[in-house]
Amino acid sequence: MMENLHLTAAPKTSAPAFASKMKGESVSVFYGAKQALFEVNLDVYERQVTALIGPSGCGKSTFLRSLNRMNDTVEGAKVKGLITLDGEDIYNPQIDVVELRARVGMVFQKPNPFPKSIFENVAYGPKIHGLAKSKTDLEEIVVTSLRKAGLFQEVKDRLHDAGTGLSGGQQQRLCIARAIAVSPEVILMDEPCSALDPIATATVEELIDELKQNFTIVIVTHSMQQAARVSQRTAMFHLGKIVEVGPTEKMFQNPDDKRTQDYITGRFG
Ligand SMILES: Nc1ncnc2c1ncn2[C@@H]1O[C@H](COP(=O)(O)OP(=O)(O)OP(=O)(O)O)[C@@H](O)[C@H]1O
Repeated sequence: MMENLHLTAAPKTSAPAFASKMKGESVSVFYGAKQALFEVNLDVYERQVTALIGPSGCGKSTFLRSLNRMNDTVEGAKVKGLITLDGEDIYNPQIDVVELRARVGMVFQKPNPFPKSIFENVAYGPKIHGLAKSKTDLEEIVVTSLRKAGLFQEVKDRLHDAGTGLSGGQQQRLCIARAIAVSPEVILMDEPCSALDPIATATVEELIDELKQNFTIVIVTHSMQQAARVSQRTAMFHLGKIVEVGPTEKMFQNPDDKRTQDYITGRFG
């Protein structure tokens, strides 16, 4: 009997190569009467960098912002469809949005440190989320986060100086340290290097590459070189839809869709 059972068991299916950390299914976003996204599907794989590319106004930032409900803060914005984090619907009314945004952090285009000290910028999140039990704990979180953001060596002697006094590239790494400090699982980056010079950009790109060991990253970028350098998977948006998604190498060397081909070779956008 046992033998029969064994023989009739379903054939083994190979496990997926990567686990989905976040998943968007049929995601549509409206700003009032205007529809910005049309039934978008995207899997965001754990501990990978996913790049969102496509011409201006195609909905990349809109999709990114729907992954941690930042669109909730936009008057008249409405999200339809399903977005999950570890299989859980993030638009479920039971979800605590503050906690969600700690799990799915965000780094913006323009570095936006608070008008406070470097230390306070990083300590703020852990303080409001009650992550530190003591002053020593808090100091450790701040130092570790600054180290992970590749900034500690540069600022260790001036932790109590204003964050806004740093260079643009340092400010962006401070914002990354601030995002890391609350131990997020996913970090969303909306054109994080567009305000930075090439040297600061290279530093932040190296950092993104390192961060993927511990975090899942989704990045919106207009730079094809950047998408090719930092991401493992790329999704091409066009007029509110994803027209192609796949391994970055394939997307750049041998895309299936003509619109991807045209966009990456600079023929439109
Ligand atoms: N707050 C808003 N209110 C109304 N319409 C908006 C708002 N934000 C974005 N849109 C519209 O939604 C569409 C998608 O915009 P989105 O910013 O997501 O595109 P994008 O691909 O990120 O563009 P870009 O590369 O220029 O940043 C555009 O038509 C834009 O005008």
